[in-house]
Amino acid sequence: MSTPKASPSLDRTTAAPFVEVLVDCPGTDKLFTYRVPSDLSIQPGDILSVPFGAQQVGAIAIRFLADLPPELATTRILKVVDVACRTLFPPGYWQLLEKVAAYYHTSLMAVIRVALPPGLLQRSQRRIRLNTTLHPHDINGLGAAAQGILALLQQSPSQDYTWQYLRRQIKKAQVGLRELQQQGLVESYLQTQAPTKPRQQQAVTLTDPSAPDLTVRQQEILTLLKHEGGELWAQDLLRLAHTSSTTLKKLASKGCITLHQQERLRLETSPIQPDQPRTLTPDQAGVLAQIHRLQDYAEVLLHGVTGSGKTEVYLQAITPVLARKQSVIVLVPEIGLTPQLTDRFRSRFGDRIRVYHSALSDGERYDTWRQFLTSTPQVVIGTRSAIFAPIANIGLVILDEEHDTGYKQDQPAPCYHARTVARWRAQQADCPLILGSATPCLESWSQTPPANPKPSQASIHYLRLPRRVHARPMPPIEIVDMRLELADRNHSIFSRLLQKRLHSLQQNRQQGLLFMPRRGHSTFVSCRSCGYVSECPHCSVSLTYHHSPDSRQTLLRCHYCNYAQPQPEVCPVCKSSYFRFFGSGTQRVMEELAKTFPELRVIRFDSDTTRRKGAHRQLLNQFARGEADLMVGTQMLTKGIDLPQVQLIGVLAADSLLNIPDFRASERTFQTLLQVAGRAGRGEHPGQVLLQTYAPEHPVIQAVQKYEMDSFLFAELKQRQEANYPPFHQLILLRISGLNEMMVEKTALEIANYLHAYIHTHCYQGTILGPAPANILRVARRYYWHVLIKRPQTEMGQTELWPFPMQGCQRRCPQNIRLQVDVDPLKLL
Ligand SMILES: Nc1ncnc2c1ncn2[C@@H]1O[C@H](COP(=O)(O)OP(=O)(O)OP(=O)(O)O)[C@@H](O)[C@H]1O
Ligand SMILES: [Zn+2]
Ligand SMILES: [Zn+2]
Repeated sequence: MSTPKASPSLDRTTAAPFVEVLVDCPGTDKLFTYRVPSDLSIQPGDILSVPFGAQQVGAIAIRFLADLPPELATTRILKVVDVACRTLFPPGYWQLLEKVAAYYHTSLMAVIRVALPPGLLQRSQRRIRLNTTLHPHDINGLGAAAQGILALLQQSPSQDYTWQYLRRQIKKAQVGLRELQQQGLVESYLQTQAPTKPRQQQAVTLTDPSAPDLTVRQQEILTLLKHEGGELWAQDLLRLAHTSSTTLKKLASKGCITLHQQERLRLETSPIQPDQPRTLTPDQAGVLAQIHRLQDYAEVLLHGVTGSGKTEVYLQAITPVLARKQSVIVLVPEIGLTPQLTDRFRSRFGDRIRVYHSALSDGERYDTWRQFLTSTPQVVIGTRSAIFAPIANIGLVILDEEHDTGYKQDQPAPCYHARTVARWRAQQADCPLILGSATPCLESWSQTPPANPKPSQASIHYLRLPRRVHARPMPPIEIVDMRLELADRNHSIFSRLLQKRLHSLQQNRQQGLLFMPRRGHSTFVSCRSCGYVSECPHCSVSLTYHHSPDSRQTLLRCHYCNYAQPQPEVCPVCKSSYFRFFGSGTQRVMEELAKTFPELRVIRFDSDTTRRKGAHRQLLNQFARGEADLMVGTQMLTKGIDLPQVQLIGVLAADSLLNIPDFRASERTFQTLLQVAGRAGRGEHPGQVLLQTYAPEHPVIQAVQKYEMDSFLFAELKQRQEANYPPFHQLILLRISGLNEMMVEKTALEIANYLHAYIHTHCYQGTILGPAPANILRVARRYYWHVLIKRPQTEMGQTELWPFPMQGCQRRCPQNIRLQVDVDPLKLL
């Protein structure tokens, strides 16, 4: 199953006369074209020095042009001055970005914007250093400029200067440098330097612990400092030694320590207890042995039930990779998940962990990037864009919770799926890719031997952890028929059984989770007399009910564009006073809980309460410390929470998941319910799950209750085949949008007609669906129409797919209409 190793293709070295570069200034969103001097060889990813305005700036070589495009034909094209650095990005990195752009039918620039933090080069400094110790004969025959540069470099203690400095000191420095580089005497490189405002902090270094006439107290402080390795942040030393800065200054004046400002990298850190590898269960050991046996590129689906110890398998799979001095990328779907998981990784691997996700500040992101570019073996943990981390020498890629839709970017372009990119990255690095999940998605599972009539055709190894660690039972799932509750005049959102369980929760000193499928999913405001529903005037979605604690007023808010209005007292149509919010969001649940169970201590865990930085961690910690009995939340609750004391899980309305208009609704519901159920009974006590629904006979609910994984997946796969859905057909969604409704509709129709004709003329198999207005027709004043393409693929990605005519579609788009292509879309609404 191995593929040839992707080599840094030397044939890509330019002989072409022009190169397109990315000039790394804020706000530049296009590539600039330069002429390549004949004596300079350039490869994609090289950092170039180019003239830009009055300056010389750093730029990344992206691709080569044999001819100038017509619009540039009459402009004067400037020359690349030099190659500043050849090794900033790992080999093959730019081919990867180009592959993403090609597969997802988007511009390379859009891909670069996801992959690179802005201003990377701007904050980097070009430096020149001496390569070797010089022999006098080296200098013979060199020009004056070259000799001048050499002389300066030799004087410098580090034999190294910034290029800017050398240029100021030496006339015609450029000529001299070129000469020296050709002789291999000096080297140009890029130093990613401290950001403009580095975070400086006072540090203390032990210099002389044995100075005379020290007090006992002073000696204690020095001893402590010595024990800590001789260097500490001043604030840490003050805290540890219970001392004052006056004392430290006194010690400094005696020459025992030095106090100095030092940059503190803005990496996410928290105090962590180191931990040791656990003794594996036989299941884990078996799986790990098979992973260790893999060499080269191979794909593995690690299908382990919730609580089966997948994370420990990842950790122990990583250890030998780091020992081989290779790096690892670990992807997780959401930041909400990362605190606990990253803590576990940090405990094991310490400062070799780099956390990278979109919630980092620009400074943190940049600092993490600087670390990527060093050659130390490291473990990058991050959300989907971390798959683009430019680390070299990757030995393993892991996607945890591979079924999670958070791996797909819907907006803006590129609409990439991190699993797809991870596959390419692993192929390129020729290393294994591990996909882990308790509820694998059909796309992955369908490629494993169990799903294939001919196992020889399966392209993904299948490893299973069928049991929880310590043989803990899976929590039993009870179904509560909410129709019976209503018939018995229980109008509460809590069934009687759930009420009973909630009552005993606190008495038994246990904790529980209440799961509401989605924030604001059914919190719309409607009139019980006439059925009127409040809608957003811009977005054609219902407004949701929000009660802000600091104002008396109740607001109705649009989840798409944030439009808000006060809630009317009576129905605007029939003036009835039965005009209320309907259904339950987390907020409504909180209110009901406060009314019915005033003694229960409750934490709300959803996108409203976790918006602030660090809030995820804080709320989870609070809950873990037992400062609440119950946590109420949305999808976030289903993910990765590993707390032994969680005993009760309540699912309030399984139905709103089942009824999402999407062909994957069953699969999604199945995954979500099993994931949330999996949070229970992870400790000594077996858990219990209560699932409230108005459709207890639904096959998905039935399968969930019995934990019937394989039969559910087979049935689902069969339906997909019959209806020509993925993984048998590939979908491409075209989103056509604009401000003028008529124009959008007309364009969508033209594109659909064109595509019909296109597949007909070429006799291609497949279907063109639509055009149809998007489910939510209007978002922030733009109208959306969709065209959906289905084209057959027998084994995922193995059949030759017919080419999607991007340009033909684009040509049918007037200027003010936007066409967005979503390949393998997950959201079809
Ligand atoms: N070999 C082991 N011995 C003892 N405890 C273990 C072992 N492996 C894992 N555990 C513990 O079991 C619990 C569940 O493990 P883990 O979180 O890795 O499961 P998981 O398969 O990732 O579950 P989920 O898919 O639900 O997130 C954790 O608390 C973990 O520390
Ligand atoms: Zn009404
Ligand atoms: Zn709106």
